[in-house]
Amino acid sequence: IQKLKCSSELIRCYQYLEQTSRSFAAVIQELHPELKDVICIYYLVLRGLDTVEDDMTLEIKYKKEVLETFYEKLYIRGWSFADSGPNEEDAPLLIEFDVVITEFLNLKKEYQDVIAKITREMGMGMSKYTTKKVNTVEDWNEYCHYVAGLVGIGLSQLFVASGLEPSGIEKLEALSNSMGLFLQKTNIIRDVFEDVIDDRRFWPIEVWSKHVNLVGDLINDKYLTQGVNCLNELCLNAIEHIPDVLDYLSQIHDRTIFSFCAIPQTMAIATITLCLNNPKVMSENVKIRKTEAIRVMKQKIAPTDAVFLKKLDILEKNVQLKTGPSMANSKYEYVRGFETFE
Ligand SMILES: CC(C)(C)CN1C(=O)[C@@H](CC(=O)N[C@@H](CC(=O)O)C(=O)O)O[C@H](c2cccc3ccccc23)c2cc(Cl)ccc21
Repeated sequence: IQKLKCSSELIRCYQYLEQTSRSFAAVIQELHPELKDVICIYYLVLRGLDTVEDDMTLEIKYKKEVLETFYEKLYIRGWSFADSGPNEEDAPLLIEFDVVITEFLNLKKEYQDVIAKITREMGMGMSKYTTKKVNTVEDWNEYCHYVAGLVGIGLSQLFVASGLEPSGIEKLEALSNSMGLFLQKTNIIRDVFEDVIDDRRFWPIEVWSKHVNLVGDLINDKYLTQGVNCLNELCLNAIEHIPDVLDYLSQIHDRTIFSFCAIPQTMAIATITLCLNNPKVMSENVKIRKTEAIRVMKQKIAPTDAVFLKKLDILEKNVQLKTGPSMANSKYEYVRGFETFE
């Protein structure tokens, strides 16, 4: 059996991964052994940065400094951050961030360089938008580039660095960026009700101010028609990224990387389909079912090339199996299922 090099810190990292997003944690754990730990650490670093960005209790000047220098902390053994507000969901991750740093410094230097570079650029962008509003659609694209597009650009570089994907993929920065923009725009559109209640502003002002006078009117049922018209305008903007998403996915060779990339995109396609022209979005947080998501991908997108459709068939079986009663068997089935991939 391959000697399991699993330090206590690495086990702790996977525990945090499970806590932060259970379903996505399962997808990360199915990744090829060469990438699994790299992406786990990458995800936790980004989660740490996101926790600082989301924290409205931090004094602005201090918050900007933490965001802009976060990438340097990756090289300071023992560093952690205990200034998060009490309600910050992932504050414990930052309190134990020294564990993430220990494992980050165990990664190959090439992986460390990619993660540190993305973290630096993302921190700069988040700092900029701490004191700048999302006014135009261009601002919306720039903000989403910083918080999600960069994640995709980093992932493509990590896939190539692992040797599992040919070196073409990291040259497709625009496609990698679109992968992130589609996920982030879909989340922002779906979460509008919660965000307006929490006094968070992610819908571009230039767009909603064509439909209502005050952002609060978006979730006021008196202006439901205007709200839904604004919703549709943003949904169509997000949907414009789907051809790039399909183009990127069609160029992935490794079956575990395909699954890692395709599952969140499939959920997002089902989510945007559910949001389009749906008044419920203006009064609650609408949610999709996983298997429904993959059916949507197969039917609505109906990709021409048979290989892609076959990939989706295997994906559908695996997602169904994963939600089956006993994880153990479905896990085995999951691996077997991919044997027929070639
Ligand atoms: C903001 C975001 C979209 C980048 C967050 N993001 C994702 O949304 C996760 C999915 C996720 O976390 N889903 C949650 C639900 C949710 O939180 O909405 C779940 O529980 O299923 O996927 C993305 C992600 C996965 C695969 C390829 C990507 C390419 C470009 C950009 C992001 C890509 C992600 C990959 C990494 Cl490494 C880090 C973060 C993310």
